[in-house]
Amino acid sequence: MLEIRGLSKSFGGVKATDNVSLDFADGSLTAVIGPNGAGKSTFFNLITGALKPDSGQILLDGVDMAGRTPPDIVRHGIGRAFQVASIFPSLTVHETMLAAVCADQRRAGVLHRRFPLAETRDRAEHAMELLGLASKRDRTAATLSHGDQKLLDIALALVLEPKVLLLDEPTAGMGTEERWRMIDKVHELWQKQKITVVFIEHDMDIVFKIAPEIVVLCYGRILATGTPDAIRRDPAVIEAYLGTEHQAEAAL
Ligand SMILES: Nc1ncnc2c1ncn2[C@@H]1O[C@H](COP(=O)(O)OP(=O)(O)OP(=O)(O)O)[C@@H](O)[C@H]1O
Repeated sequence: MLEIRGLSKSFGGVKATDNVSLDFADGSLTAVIGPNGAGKSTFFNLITGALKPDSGQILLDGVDMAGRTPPDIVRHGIGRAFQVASIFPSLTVHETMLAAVCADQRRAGVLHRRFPLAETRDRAEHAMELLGLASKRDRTAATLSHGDQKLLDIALALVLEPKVLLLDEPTAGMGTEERWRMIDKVHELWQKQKITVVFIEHDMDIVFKIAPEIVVLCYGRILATGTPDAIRRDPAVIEAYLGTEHQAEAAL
């Protein structure tokens, strides 16, 4: 269980995260939404250790992650998809996956070997299968479509076997068709892996369709939390974010 308690972070006079407390149950799927500048990315950056909170706790199964380094937080089970495909463009999908598992095992104290262990290969294969990348294993990252590069980023996060997976706008920069393909994959991996998934998304069609739980941030604070139905009828959310009730209905 991921429990956020009184989390705050300011930049100068801007309260980007303002006393946020939230629970993410094991195996839940939650969308974080809110207007531009609401503090969505800052919230993720605090949880993953990219930013240190001014105050508050980030409890993963009761252990406080606040202020720890990103590698330490990953080791404890909070994973995040980074844009790795664009960092190693000349590695194939398969090589990229193996490199990630080997690096993880070295961190965990497993001796480096010239050839990957069976367990290493299995983890890489499983993640490629889950994200639909197995048939593209010999393609270099640079030759993949934008959508497949993003799926590779998620596969790399998955290979480290996180309890909680954070996805910051997984559909950013995609056309409608590619966006739905991506979000269907995210939904599928959530159902199959039974991990806790939290994602930031601007597309309300996607949010209302696939997220059983929604958190709305505004000016760094929680404006509302609840099911899609409760959120789209919440007067404060309609006023601050969704527009008129009619527009909110249309977003379903
Ligand atoms: N490193 C930083 N230095 C100064 N101010 C920052 C920094 N990061 C974020 N902010 C400010 O904190 C507030 C929240 O920003 P954040 O990027 O978290 O919002 P967001 O909801 O992710 O926005 P968007 O939807 O546009 O990505 C904004 O006012 C932003 O200008």
